Amino acid sequence: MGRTKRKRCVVKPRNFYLSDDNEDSVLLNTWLAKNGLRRNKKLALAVFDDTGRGVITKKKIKCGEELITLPLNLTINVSTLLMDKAFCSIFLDNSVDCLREYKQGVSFQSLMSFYLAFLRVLSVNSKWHVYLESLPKDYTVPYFLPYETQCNIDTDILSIIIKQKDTIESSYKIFRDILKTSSKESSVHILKSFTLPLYEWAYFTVNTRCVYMDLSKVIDLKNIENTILNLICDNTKISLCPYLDMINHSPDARNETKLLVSRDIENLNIKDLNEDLFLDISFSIYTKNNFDPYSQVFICYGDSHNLKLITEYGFYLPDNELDCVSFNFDNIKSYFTTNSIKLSQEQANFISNHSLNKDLYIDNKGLSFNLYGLLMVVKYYYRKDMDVSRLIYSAAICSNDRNLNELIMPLVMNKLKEISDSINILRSTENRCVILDNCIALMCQYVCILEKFIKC
Ligand SMILES: C[S@@+](CC[C@H](N)C(=O)[O-])C[C@H]1O[C@@H](n2cnc3c(N)ncnc32)[C@H](O)[C@@H]1O
Repeated sequence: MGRTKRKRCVVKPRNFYLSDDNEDSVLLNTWLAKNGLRRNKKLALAVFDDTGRGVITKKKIKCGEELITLPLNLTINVSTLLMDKAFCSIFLDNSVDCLREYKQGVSFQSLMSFYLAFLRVLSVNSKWHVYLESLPKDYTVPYFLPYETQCNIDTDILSIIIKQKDTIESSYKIFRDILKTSSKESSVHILKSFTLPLYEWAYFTVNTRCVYMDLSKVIDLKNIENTILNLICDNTKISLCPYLDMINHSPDARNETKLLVSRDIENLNIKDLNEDLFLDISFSIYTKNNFDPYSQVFICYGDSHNLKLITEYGFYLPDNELDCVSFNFDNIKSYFTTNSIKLSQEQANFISNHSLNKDLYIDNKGLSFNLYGLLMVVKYYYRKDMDVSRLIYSAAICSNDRNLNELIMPLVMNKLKEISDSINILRSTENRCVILDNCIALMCQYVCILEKFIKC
């Protein structure tokens, strides 16, 4: 081509393919339209190289535009469970007084997960069948890593897995026990199909896809006598929203949700709930971003470091400024003991009274406020020329005190070595998978943070 003023057309390779025409999407979209979903016409489902399935816009979207509106009865929320007589009767028609025996015994997330598992067993006989079929079949959270691999992953990741296992296994046992004593004939069939893998799938479906929805103004959730809400120990402010839950996360996205009540519905008694009422209530999400044509539409799931994104959602974001390496107070204490640094009772009291035994970490900016404060107490508490409590809370706080950094350096170097050694072992693991790669990526991020701290 000769020299010409014509601009060369640079064709960017597409990093996605549209999936609205595939059979599953057609089924889902038809079902959603029939059930009253209103979505911005520019949106379509797509599969992206980097984030997997998500939502794309075919035309420019401007800040303030509505993305999706769902009538309340197209979402799975607390009222869905309460209105499902067959589900509630598992607990209420039971030889055991479940509401008392298991009072506040499970979280609402666990109850929702049991409900999803229950719906899954109903299969085509459930109103939600098409939606359930559109959900991922498995999840990429470290919970599902084989035991041998878990042994070598970072302790912070591991302790979250242990907590998840504990919650899942204890609530699974409760629901199985309830099914066993249920007087309903259909519970026998549900019990047979209610396996741990099914419950784990349901648990992580809820974990990765629920959005915050507060229905406390619409429904009276305080008067819960004789309802299954006696079983829960927390609040009910989560909900599954079809299609909205196809939107992936970006930390730069900003959005807002609104509950729109079109007639006088307020503080409904649980026993008066019915599906028709909810035709007059809808849940909308608006974006506060601009999106170019044929770009992915994102929402923000909340400010999250990679430890949370990996363990709760199953993905990793590079260059996440929120990442940090945490240090356990007991480990710091035993490190001091082995290095003959003894804390007096007075120092110990000061530390616990000022909560300097929590939130101890190093991030890209250096020591966390509390770790800095803790080290100040250890190093300067008895110095006559220093007022530690004033120093900690004064504006002149300087987290780059070399003396303080030195105090903790061997512990940091030890942690760096531990993580680096584990990375080497994990890298040589035969069965590499996305989950393991995410864990390794996070551990490498930890190495970078600690190396930066050591060099400073
Ligand atoms: C609410 S769903 C979003 C839709 C989901 N991608 C799907 O196929 O159904 C949340 C899940 O999407 C994936 N995800 C969300 N944001 C992501 C991102 N920025 N990068 C990679 N995966 C992401 C994760 O698997 C997460 O658990």
